[in-house]
Amino acid sequence: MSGAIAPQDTSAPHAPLVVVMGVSGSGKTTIGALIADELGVPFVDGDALHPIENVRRMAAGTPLTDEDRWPWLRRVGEHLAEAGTSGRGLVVACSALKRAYRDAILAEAPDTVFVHLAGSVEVLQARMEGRSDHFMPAGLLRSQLATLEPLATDEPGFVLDIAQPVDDLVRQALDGLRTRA
Ligand SMILES: Nc1ncnc2c1ncn2[C@@H]1O[C@H](COP(=O)(O)OP(=O)(O)OP(=O)(O)O)[C@@H](O)[C@H]1O
Ligand SMILES: O=C(O)[C@H](O)[C@@H](O)[C@H](O)[C@H](O)CO
Repeated sequence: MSGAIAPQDTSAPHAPLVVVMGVSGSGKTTIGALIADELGVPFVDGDALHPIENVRRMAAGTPLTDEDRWPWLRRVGEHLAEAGTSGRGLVVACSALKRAYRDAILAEAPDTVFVHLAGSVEVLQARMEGRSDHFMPAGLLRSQLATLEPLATDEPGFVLDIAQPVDDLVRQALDGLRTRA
């Protein structure tokens, strides 16, 4: 026994900061809530952080602009930053369609990991049409896909195929997050 004392781990407790991203209908809310439950951290649906005017625009079939989204993205970033500082951790469902949006979130909360739920237009259309209790019209899917800049390999996170069952996606997400912890 060398008698040496192992250095004390003075790092902050690991607080996972996760954004489950993707176009409307990709499963952000469904998968995000289950990931949060498995991780034992709070979950926030990004839709709840939109100004009511944004929700009204989307419900009326009007795509959001960058200008519409910046105040909303700032609130997402603030929630993540606070969750990181407190050590509580957080999972947010947030479309984060453009790289500039994800960079703005990272500027507030640099340790954020993005889980991009990606799928074909056919699967997405079917998922949106299969919902009855949501304000987002399936007619906006085309504009969502036109705006989407897929998560790039130099961004923190990974991409999952939404054609898989929910349980498989949750397991893959947890595995992916563990390798980045
Ligand atoms: N892997 C899956 N397999 C089958 N159905 C799924 C899967 N993931 C989500 N769904 C279903 O697809 C629909 C869309 O999911 P959800 O509302 O979570 O997407 P979302 O990305 O949060 O959408 P929005 O951004 O419009 O709120 C829901 O009816 C949900 O139950
Ligand atoms: O950036 C956006 O255009 C919106 O956030 C959509 O992508 C969401 O899916 C919408 O909130 C419906 O849920």
